[in-house]
Amino acid sequence: DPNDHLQYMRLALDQAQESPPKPSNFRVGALLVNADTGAILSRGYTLECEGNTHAEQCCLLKYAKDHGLSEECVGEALPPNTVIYTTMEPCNLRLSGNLPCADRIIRAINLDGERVIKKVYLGVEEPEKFVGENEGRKKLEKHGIECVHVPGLEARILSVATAGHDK
Ligand SMILES: Nc1nc(=O)c(N)c(NC[C@H](O)[C@H](O)[C@H](O)COP(=O)(O)O)[nH]1
Ligand SMILES: [Zn+2]
Repeated sequence: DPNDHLQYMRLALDQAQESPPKPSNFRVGALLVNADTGAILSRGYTLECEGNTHAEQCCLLKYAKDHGLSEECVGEALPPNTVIYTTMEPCNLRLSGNLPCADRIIRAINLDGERVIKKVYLGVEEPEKFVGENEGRKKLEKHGIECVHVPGLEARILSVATAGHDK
């Protein structure tokens, strides 16, 4: 129910607070959740893992490592009804040129070839500061992954996301 979504989004915001401020990105937090059981499978925040990493990317990378897999193969170990909560909608283009998170979410498939991340819950849409309009949601929905906005934390999420930007 909506309160559960808000509770998970609050936990994702807690993750975002851990991210080191940087002028060239947003501080984002994310959770991977088993929607059938409610269990939190992984948490992550921007720049948590080595390199120029995104929150959603860190969630996938950490879970994959825990299961002896590369991030690309993470779907093999994820439950079939996995969802991701992210304070900001998954990127679809990155100024760094790194693989966008929308693609990382889409490519997560299990050994039966079934896509395992079924829904993306997002706290805010990406502000058009770095890459203009974010096409991530359209791309996700084109692949049958529903994107659901969880209202209520927008101001706090944006304040955390932009803390590394000169005012
Ligand atoms: N959903 C999301 N999760 C993140 O963890 C993060 N940092 C962004 N930020 C989106 C923004 O568009 C990119 O941060 C810039 O485009 C710079 O690209 P890099 O991050 O350097 O690859 N978006
Ligand atoms: Zn991203």
